[in-house]
Amino acid sequence: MAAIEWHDFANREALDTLLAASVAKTLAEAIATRGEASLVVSGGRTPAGLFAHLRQSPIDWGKVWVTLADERWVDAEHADSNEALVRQHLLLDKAAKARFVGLKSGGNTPVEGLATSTAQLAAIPAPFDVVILGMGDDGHTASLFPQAPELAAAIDPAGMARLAAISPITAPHARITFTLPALASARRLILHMTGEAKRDLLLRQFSADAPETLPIRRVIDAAKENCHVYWAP
Ligand SMILES: O=C1O[C@H](COP(=O)(O)O)[C@@H](O)[C@H](O)[C@H]1O
Repeated sequence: MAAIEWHDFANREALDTLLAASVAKTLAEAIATRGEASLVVSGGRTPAGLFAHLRQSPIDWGKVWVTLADERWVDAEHADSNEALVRQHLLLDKAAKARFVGLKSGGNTPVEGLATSTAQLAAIPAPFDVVILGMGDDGHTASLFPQAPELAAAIDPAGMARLAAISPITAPHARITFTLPALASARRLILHMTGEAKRDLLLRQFSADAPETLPIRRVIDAAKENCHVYWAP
């Protein structure tokens, strides 16, 4: 079973600076080895500062594929769109040359769009070189939400699907998300999180008296390589 490697920082600026450098190094190594690289990023509130550093990294962004760990089923212009976040904060400066593939496709619901979204990802090299996950206060990661009716299938380590449609009970918007097998097979799996509440929630997941096993722990347990947790208060 994969383990956690912790990287603690005094503040978020230090975290974002060092994490961006580490991700850029891994992407450059992947390009040198395989001619191209794949990067999966998360949405939400946490990654904007990281993206501001990462987009300045002097790597060959034209050889980097970028996609999302998950997406809310809203238009790309919507304030809650993870694609909008990536376009506004990552795909600029040096990273403007990256090849981005979003998860939202046609169809009124993620269920309707699932086949098209899966097909549009076909060009991206897998297993992914770098997957950067976030974690919600409820232990969800990507859009693998506790209590969602589709969760069990989406976190099945033997599942064959790369993407799943999710109807969260505890958060707005229908979602599309990479499944546990697609995320956990990453060559470098990173959990980027801030704040003491999230740190304590994650640590409790690995204590003997954890009340339930949350999606984030399921992904870490299934990871092919150790999961690198990058954390700051
Ligand atoms: O809904 C989502 O939440 C998680 C965590 O977001 P944060 O705002 O607590 O950083 C995020 O990783 C995921 O991509 C997003 O869709």
